[in-house]
Formats: sequence, structure tokens, C-alpha cells
Amino acid sequence: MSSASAAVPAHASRSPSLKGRVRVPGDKSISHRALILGLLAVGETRIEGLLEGDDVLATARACEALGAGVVRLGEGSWRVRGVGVGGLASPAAPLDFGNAGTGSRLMMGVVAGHPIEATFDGDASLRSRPMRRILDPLERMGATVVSCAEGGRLPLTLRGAERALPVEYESPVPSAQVKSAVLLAGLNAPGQTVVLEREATRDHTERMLRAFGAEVSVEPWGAHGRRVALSGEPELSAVDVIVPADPSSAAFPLVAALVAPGSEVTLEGVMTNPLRSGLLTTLLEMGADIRLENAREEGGEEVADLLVRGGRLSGVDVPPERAPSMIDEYPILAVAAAYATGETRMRGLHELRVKESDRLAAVHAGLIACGVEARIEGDDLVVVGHGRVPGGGPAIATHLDHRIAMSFLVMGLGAERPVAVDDAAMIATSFPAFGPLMRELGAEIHLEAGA
Ligand SMILES: O=C(O)C1=C[C@@H](OP(=O)(O)O)[C@@H](O)[C@H](O)C1
Ligand SMILES: C=C(OP(=O)(O)O)C(=O)O
Repeated sequence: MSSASAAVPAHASRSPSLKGRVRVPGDKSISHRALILGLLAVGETRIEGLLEGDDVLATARACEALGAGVVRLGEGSWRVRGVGVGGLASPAAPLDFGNAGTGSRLMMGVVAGHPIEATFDGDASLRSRPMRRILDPLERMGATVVSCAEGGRLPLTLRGAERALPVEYESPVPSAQVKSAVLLAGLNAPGQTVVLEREATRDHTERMLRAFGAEVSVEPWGAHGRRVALSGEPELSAVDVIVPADPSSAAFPLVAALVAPGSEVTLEGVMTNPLRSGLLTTLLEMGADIRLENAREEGGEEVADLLVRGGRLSGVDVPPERAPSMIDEYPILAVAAAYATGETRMRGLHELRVKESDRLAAVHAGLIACGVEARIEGDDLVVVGHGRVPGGGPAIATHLDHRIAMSFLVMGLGAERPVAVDDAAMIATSFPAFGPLMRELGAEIHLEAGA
């Protein structure tokens, strides 16, 4: 459905020390959720610091199509006039989610809980991603898949339940998107909807549902998991949401400062929610000089300023149970590992195969193209760092994946020869100001067409 936009080739070359103080844009997960809960609440939700990336803008359009009044007042400042749980209308046209897994999957949960019908579509990357993990629990709650592409993929038409049923659902995959879709469907079901997760995943939906007035209980479950229970049919009331800076975007200037010698960079107000902080834990284990300053709370989330200084890194073993707290950060961790000394083994990365691209394969291929020693062993990625990266290979294939593009551009900042990527256009999905922000710090990153 989304027409393929023209590719934007880009390259990065060895840069002087990075210096400065910057704030990366608002968190993508929280931005999607703020709009969606704004749609489901009664009254006007005021959002400050919304990420204005393509993924989130697609969710804003979908909220409008389902009945919300959505207005942009200024940079990051948005208002959503909601229709309330139960008040949604069938959209007149298919909902185009572009590249966004989170937006499409969470909205499937919303639609599943209402007696309405909607068609979901997206770009070639989103059309290739598995949706059965979402559809299985939603069908149990009473939704019907009217039509879909092979294997339950997009384009897909979903008819929501006439009367949604509460479920107790144990997700076979560690996924905040699955958990969130079930909870959002459960909003319009009587009684308790329960999600059991063997490994705790990001908890923004639970936190925000509470802030909007829903009753949500969270208890430990198993060795690393949680039991999340929502009381259905709450009246959600509009609140003000302040979106903290996205740790998954901060990861790029953070690792850039670590690999460009002599760098000193401060990243302001980065969210430090423990369920999003696996990269920070891992980099500290590798010996990175990162200080958390001015720790505080913003909009119901912990945040801190991160002061990062370049220096030596050592290889480490990253345990599989850490994966949910850094699932989107493995591509950029692989870059840090390439500049480290010794072997880094990242364990249990099966979920990386079903992101915007097969990130395990894409990262491995990119590392090899940059002259870095790396191998895949089962679900593990092993990177053997020698403290230097040759670079200079063919353009890295990014497969419509923003994080692959940004990771390999950061790779180029310390490499002996420039690193090129075939297409940086998708960076606009999560971090539209990546190029200008990195250049402000002194990074030699150049995107064609002035992006
Ligand atoms: O819930 C969310 O906001 C997200 C959950 C994760 O996906 P999974 O739920 O598929 O692990 C993550 O990769 C994605 O970028 C955002
Ligand atoms: C996996 C990601 O996002 P989504 O699933 O929303 O496409 C990501 O941003 O890295």
C-alpha cells in the first residue's frame, strides 16, 4: 500500500571527537500509546514531546480515521479529543501503517475489542512481518480475520468482536506488542483480561493505562516474568502526557561518542526505565565511561542526562534474558562490539529475525562488509573486536530498516575508510533529525538529498 519512496544513499566517515549536548526526540513506544489512549479516553489528551516520525504519524492518522480529533499545535505538541472505550467508528478507508509494527499491532488490539471492521496495510517490510502472534489471542477474544495475505500477514481486514471476551493469555513470544494488543482489546471486555509473560517486556502500556484511570495489577510470575491483569470497561479520562527522550534513539549518539576517540557528549533527559536499559547495562559492563546525571522523573518515567566519554571497550557475554530490555539495540551494540577488544557474544536473538528486516542476518552481513570478524551460531551473534574497523566495503543493504541504516552510519564514524548505506530514507520512521543532530555533534554523516 505505502508506495516505495526513493532510496536515499548515505555515508559516514572518520570524524573528529564528538562534542556537545543534545536531546533526542520523544520515545516511539510512548508516542504511539499516548495517541491510542487519547483516542480511547473521554476528553482532550494533551501530549508534549511527541515523536513526529513517520511511524507515529501513521498512528495519528489511524486515530483520526477511527473517530478521534487529532490536532498538532506546534513541534511535538499535540491534542487528541477521544471518543471513549466503546465509541469507535469503522474507518472509511484502509489504515496505512507504513513501516510501523507497533502502531499496526496495537491498533489491531483496539479494533478487535470493538464491533467495527478495519483493513490494515503497510510497506513491503510491514507486509512481511508475522501477525499471527497478535491475531491468535484477538480471535480468542472474539475478533474475526475477514481476509489476510498468506500466513496471516498484511494487507489484513479485521472484524472486531460484537461483545469482546476477557482472556487469560500466555504469550509464546516475549513481546510488548502482543501484551499491549491483548490489554487494549480487553478494555472493552467485561471482567479481567490477563496477560502472562515469561520474560518481562516494556511496561509503557500498563503505566499509561493506569495514568488514564484503568485498574491494572502487575505481579511477578515465574523466574523473570509478570502477570498483568486489567479490569475491563473502565472509563478512561484524558490526561497530559509528557514523552521522555527515546533511549533507543539515544543509543546512536551514545555509541558514536564511545567509538570516536576523545568524544564528550551529553544526552539530555533520556528515559531510564529498567525494561529499556539493557544496552546501558551492557555498555557499562564493556567498560564504557557513561555517567547518569540529574536522575529525575518526567511524565511518570525515570529519566537522566547521560554523559558519555569515548574510550576503550572490552567484549562481553550478553545473556538471553536481557534481550527484551534491549531488543532494538542489538544492531548498535554490534557496532560497539566491533570497536571493542575481544569477543562479544549476544545470546538468544531469535526475535531479531522478525523486525523491520531479519536484523540478525542484516547486521552480520554489514559487519562482514565492513571487514569485521563476526559469525552467527544458532540464535547468537558473535563479534570479534580488534579495536579498529577497516570499513570501505560495498554499501550496506538496509532492507527498509531504520536501525540498520543508523547503526552502520555510526560504524563509519571511527572506521579507517568510509562506510556507505544503500538507503537512509527509513530513518525518518523513528529519528527524523538523526542527520542534523549527529552533524551538530561533529559527525561526518552525509545523506543524499539533504535529509
Ligand atoms: O511495544 C513496543 O512499543 C515495542 C515492542 C518491541 O517489539 P516486540 O513486541 O515485537 O518485541 C520493539 O521491538 C518495538 O520497537 C516497540
Ligand atoms: C522494531 C521496531 O519497531 P516496530 O516493531 O514498531 O516496527 C523498532 O523500532 O526497532
